[in-house]
Amino acid sequence: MAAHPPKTKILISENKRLQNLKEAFEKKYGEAPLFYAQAPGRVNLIGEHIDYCGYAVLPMAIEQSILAAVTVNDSKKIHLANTDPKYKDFTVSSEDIEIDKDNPQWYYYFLCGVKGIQEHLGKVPLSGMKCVVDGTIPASSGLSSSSALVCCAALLTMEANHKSLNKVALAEISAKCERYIGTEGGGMDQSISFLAEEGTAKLIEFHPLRASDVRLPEGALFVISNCCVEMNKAASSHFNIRVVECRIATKMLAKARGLEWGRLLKLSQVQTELEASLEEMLRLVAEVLHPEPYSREEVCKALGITTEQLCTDLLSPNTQHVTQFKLYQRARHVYGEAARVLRFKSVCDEAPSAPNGVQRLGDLMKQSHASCRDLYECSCPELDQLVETCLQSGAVGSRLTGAGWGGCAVSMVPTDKVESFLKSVRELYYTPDPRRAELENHSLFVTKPGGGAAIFLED
Ligand SMILES: Nc1ncnc2c1ncn2[C@@H]1O[C@H](COP(=O)(O)OP(=O)(O)OP(=O)(O)O)[C@@H](O)[C@H]1O
Ligand SMILES: CC(=O)N[C@@H]1[C@@H](O)[C@@H](O)[C@@H](CO)O[C@@H]1O
Repeated sequence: MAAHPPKTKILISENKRLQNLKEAFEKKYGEAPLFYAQAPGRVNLIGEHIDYCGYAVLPMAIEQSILAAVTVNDSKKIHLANTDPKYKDFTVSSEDIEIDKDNPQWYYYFLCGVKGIQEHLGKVPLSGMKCVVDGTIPASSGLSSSSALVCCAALLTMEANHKSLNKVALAEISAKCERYIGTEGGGMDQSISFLAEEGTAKLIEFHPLRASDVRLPEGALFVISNCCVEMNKAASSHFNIRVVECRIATKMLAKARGLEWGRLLKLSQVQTELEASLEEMLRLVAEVLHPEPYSREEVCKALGITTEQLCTDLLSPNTQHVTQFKLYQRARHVYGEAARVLRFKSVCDEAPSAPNGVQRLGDLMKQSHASCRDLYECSCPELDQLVETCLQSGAVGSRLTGAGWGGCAVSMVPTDKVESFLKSVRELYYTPDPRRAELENHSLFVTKPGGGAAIFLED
């Protein structure tokens, strides 16, 4: 049976961040926290924009996290505050939780987690809670701050209501409920936030959800660098447009091969039904789809559906305006990237010091970035410039991580070159631009695989 998130007794006075949060909580509410919940962000090493197509991804948790202090009462009110003054206080009745997709404020992410647990428990009345949230994950930067907030809220709601669930169940509930904010993401971020273990990256597979250890090669470290362009997934339609393009490509490929296309939603399902390899799927994309963008009319004609059916069955509420769909490019990215994840995992499975291991992994990361940039078009000029700078500065591989359109790159750097790499990226990317220079402290750092979500009690 899958394990439950750990519940650990901790000496608050020996942990600066917990101590500060405890003080903030006492100042805000005039009482001491009952318990704390923490959920980490993640960096995805390879496998971008393929989780919602059903394919495995390869992330690791990072040290940065969302941490919340909590007390419980019988008021049925949920009071939320944040240590960062840009996130305003919010109070809501636990009997009346509504999430406004058109206005993705920070507290709606929190409430996604609460609502997910409430629905899982069968709409039972929830305890009242007072919470202060403290985050160290740069927001809208590809390191999964939103999912860490959702996972933290789900975990603390369970604890506040004296219930417990295993990590897999919590990850699945959190992945489902984050979609209340409007983004139709896969389950990578919530899965790694719960299933991470210190010292190892994870291969996350879906249907059913499972995680296996991936031993990273000796002799190299992973460095995160932020291009300092923010992109909020829920406040724009970029992300859902890609989800929709993949859904339409699924239908087109399935119909062309005589499958029951009406019930298929994910590109991986077409592969399963055809019992084909990923290489064969890439050939199928080239045979069936054309590189020119598809118009709505062409999609409707090929599938034999009306525009109304396209709008209600295939498009999401925030993609109703889209008129062109790049099906060939998106499907090629997905099948190609899915194959790269498997190759990355098998190189890691060889002896840690296998010949050229680091170089082969670096090449896969470079190919992944090129595919995200050229086929999936989820990069941006600053992120491309940063990836180039990282490669010039000694990285063996570098790629965007997370949703993209801004945010972070992850680079693989030989351990003995890390110092010179950091110096060079600082000089070439951050120092020349005053705004970037100001953000550099939290924007360029070495990272190691961290642990998953946990509850802390004061010892
Ligand atoms: N410390 C925090 N406190 C409160 N809310 C936060 C905090 N950090 C992030 N958020 C919420 O999460 C939102 C960012 O979510 P978004 O999906 O845009 O980015 P992300 O999850 O960091 O990126 P990605 O999914 O690409 O990894 C912020 O706008 C804010 O509402
Ligand atoms: C919460 C959410 O939507 N997360 C998605 C994640 O599921 C994945 O698709 C990633 C790109 O690889 O983009 C985001 O982080």
